Amino acid sequence: MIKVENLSILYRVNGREFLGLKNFSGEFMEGEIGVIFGPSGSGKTSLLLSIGTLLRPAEGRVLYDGVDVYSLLEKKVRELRKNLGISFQEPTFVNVLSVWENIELGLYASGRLNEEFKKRARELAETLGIAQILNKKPNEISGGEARRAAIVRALAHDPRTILLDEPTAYLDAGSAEKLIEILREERERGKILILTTHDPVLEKVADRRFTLQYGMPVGTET
Ligand SMILES: Nc1ncnc2c1ncn2[C@@H]1O[C@H](COP(=O)(O)OP(=O)(O)OP(=O)(O)O)[C@@H](O)[C@H]1O
Repeated sequence: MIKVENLSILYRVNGREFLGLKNFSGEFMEGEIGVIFGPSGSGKTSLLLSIGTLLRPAEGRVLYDGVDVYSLLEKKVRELRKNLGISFQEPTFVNVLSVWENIELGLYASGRLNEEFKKRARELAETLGIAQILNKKPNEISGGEARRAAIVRALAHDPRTILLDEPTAYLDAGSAEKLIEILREERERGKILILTTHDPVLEKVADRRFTLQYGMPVGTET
């Protein structure tokens, strides 16, 4: 279980402070899809980064099975990250490698670069309709293909926790449906899934809904 307690995030730019998120609390359980809704700039990405061990909050805690990730030693955090799958709004790839090699790099980082997980990655790529672009370089694919490749990379090592930032943005309706099928399967397999979105299509898969408005939580519904 992931528990977020009174999380506030501040950004400091040229000596000025900007509020990314104010006082968010919520719980995310195994076998559930938690969806964080909210308009642009409301703090969804900030919250997801912080849950993903990548952005230290100004206040509050992120607890994985009761352990505050921001109190852990770097070595322990690296271990924990092997069981996290994250895809960002603007995916980044190593441009000199092919899309497939980028996916393999993700498997390598989690210690799972073997036939079993490569097969899983290939199947995910086929389901999401990007099998034919895997040998291309990241700068030779479309924005929607890049999104789907980033999602394959996030899921390939079969992580326990899956964090996807705006996963359906720029996807056509067919690809979004395929993705939803995958998310449902992962839920069945007991994963903790946390998505951010403003896409109403994800309403139907949400077991828990959180709504942010200008950095503030305005509603939680299970
Ligand atoms: N690196 C940064 N430096 C300063 N302020 C930032 C930074 N990143 C985000 N912010 C601010 O924090 C607030 C929340 O941003 P965040 O990206 O978390 O929102 P979001 O809900 O994910 O938006 P979107 O849907 O447009 O991606 C915004 O006011 C934004 O301007």
